[in-house]
Amino acid sequence: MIMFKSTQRTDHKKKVVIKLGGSMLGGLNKAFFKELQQLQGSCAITIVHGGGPAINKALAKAAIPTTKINGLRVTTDAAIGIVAETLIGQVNPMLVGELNEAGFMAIGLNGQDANLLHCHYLDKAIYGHVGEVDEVNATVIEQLQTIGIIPVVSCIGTTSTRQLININGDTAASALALALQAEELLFVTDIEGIQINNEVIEKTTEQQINNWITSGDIYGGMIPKVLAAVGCVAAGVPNVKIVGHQLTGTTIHREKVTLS
Ligand SMILES: Nc1ncnc2c1ncn2[C@@H]1O[C@H](COP(=O)(O)OP(=O)(O)O)[C@@H](O)[C@H]1O
Ligand SMILES: CC(=O)N[C@@H](CCC(=O)OP(=O)(O)O)C(=O)O
Repeated sequence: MIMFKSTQRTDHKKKVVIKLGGSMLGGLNKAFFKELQQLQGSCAITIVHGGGPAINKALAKAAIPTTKINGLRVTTDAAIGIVAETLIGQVNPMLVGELNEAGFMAIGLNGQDANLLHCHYLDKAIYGHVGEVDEVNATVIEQLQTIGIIPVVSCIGTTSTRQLININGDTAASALALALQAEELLFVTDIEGIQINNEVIEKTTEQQINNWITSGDIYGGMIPKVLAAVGCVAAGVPNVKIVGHQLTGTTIHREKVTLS
């Protein structure tokens, strides 16, 4: 049976970018989709996803060793093809399929589509094929949203010589949030926000975050996340949070706040 879905116009809707970390993608459930559905009522949603665990698995299967520096994967000549195949060919269609099954109209994109995420090399000698976003085609995202579609973007970019390039998912999400002038950016991960001494921190600031990175209380994959969050807050995104499946967690503030 063919089903037609009516389109919802998104003009004047609050713009929200949601980054789904690879660490939480295996745990998408009804409660999460319900939260998303509620958000979609009043917001134009853009989803950006990572896929670190799936990439780890694919590289291990191909016997390609992998290392990270400050949470960023050093992406060798041998690794970039597998990274791109995993994100574009496996993780993205799986997520898009789940969203559509849950009743959304989701379309998968990567950074090469319509030059969505144009990048330069971060530092090829150190990181290999890792990109830093320098231009975003926000128009294509906005056009899709006007007809009720949720764009689902995998964090693969393109360079001026049409090379595919690995972008950290958190970095890609913040680039999109800035280009879209989003009102809200949510980093959804497998843990309910920043935790220090086993306690979830409700609100924090750049200065506090830097101290926690120095002390080692924030480490690994949380580092690019907090740096991306802090960068977006500084650039004027009004509401930036690191959250778990229930979309609650830590809010990042620009000014000094009373810590919870
Ligand atoms: N202070 C911290 N609070 C919470 N998580 C932290 C902290 N420091 C490091 N982490 C780690 O960061 C992980 C989230 O980063 P990552 O696995 O890269 O997530 P994602 O796939 O969502 O991007 C958490 O599961 C946790 O192991
Ligand atoms: C450069 C870089 O580190 N790219 C990431 C892209 C995937 C990602 O960010 O996945 P998560 O959201 O699960 O962390 C990587 O290769 O793992």
